[in-house]
Amino acid sequence: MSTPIHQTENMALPQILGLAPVMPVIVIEDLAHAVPLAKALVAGGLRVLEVTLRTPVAMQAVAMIAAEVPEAVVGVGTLTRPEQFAEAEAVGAQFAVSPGLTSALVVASKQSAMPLLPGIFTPGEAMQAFEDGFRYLKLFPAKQAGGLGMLKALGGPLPELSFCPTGGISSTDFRDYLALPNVVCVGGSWVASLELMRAGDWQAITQLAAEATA
Ligand SMILES: O=C(O)C(=O)C[C@H](O)[C@H](O)COP(=O)(O)O
Repeated sequence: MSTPIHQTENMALPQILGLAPVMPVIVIEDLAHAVPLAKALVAGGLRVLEVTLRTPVAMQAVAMIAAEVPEAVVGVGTLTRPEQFAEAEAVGAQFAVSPGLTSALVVASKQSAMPLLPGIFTPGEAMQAFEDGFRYLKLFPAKQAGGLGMLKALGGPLPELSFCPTGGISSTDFRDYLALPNVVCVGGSWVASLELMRAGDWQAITQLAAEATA
């Protein structure tokens, strides 16, 4: 992996998550989409981008966005293996998101300068993540975990925790999530749909991003 051309100082997770109400969950199938997509989202006001490590070009996409779209704060999603911390850092990722938390990821996260937003699904997992030192968690998949009701219920016994619910959230209900006191931002793929990327309709993506920030 090459050294990133664009290297910023590490931002803390609360600072990153506070930059925008919606974190686009991005699946890059064509590397040529990476930079125009990032520019379109940033133009609409969404600066914090999660590029999922679900496609072969994902790491390269992160590198290109980090190098060519300095306004973007780009992180990796779908981080499931400890060695991915170093790979992601090497290409300029500023944060990582995992669908769940394992003991190997806890160890790797503590050895990395790149902050991790770990996924949880149950109160027990949230308590374990708290014990492991995490205060900001991704409720995943948020809708299947109980959505708004689950977040309200978690807020009672676990007031120290803040969430970025992700999974099954859409343009019609994301504001309901953002209205909860323990929600810092929401993640979702609706602002970076594959259909719009395939069509090269960057303007429509900017419009969706702008609506999400309004
Ligand atoms: O790959 C990962 O680790 C993820 O982050 C999964 C995403 O959270 C969901 O794919 C969100 O997708 P939507 O429900 O379409 O908004």
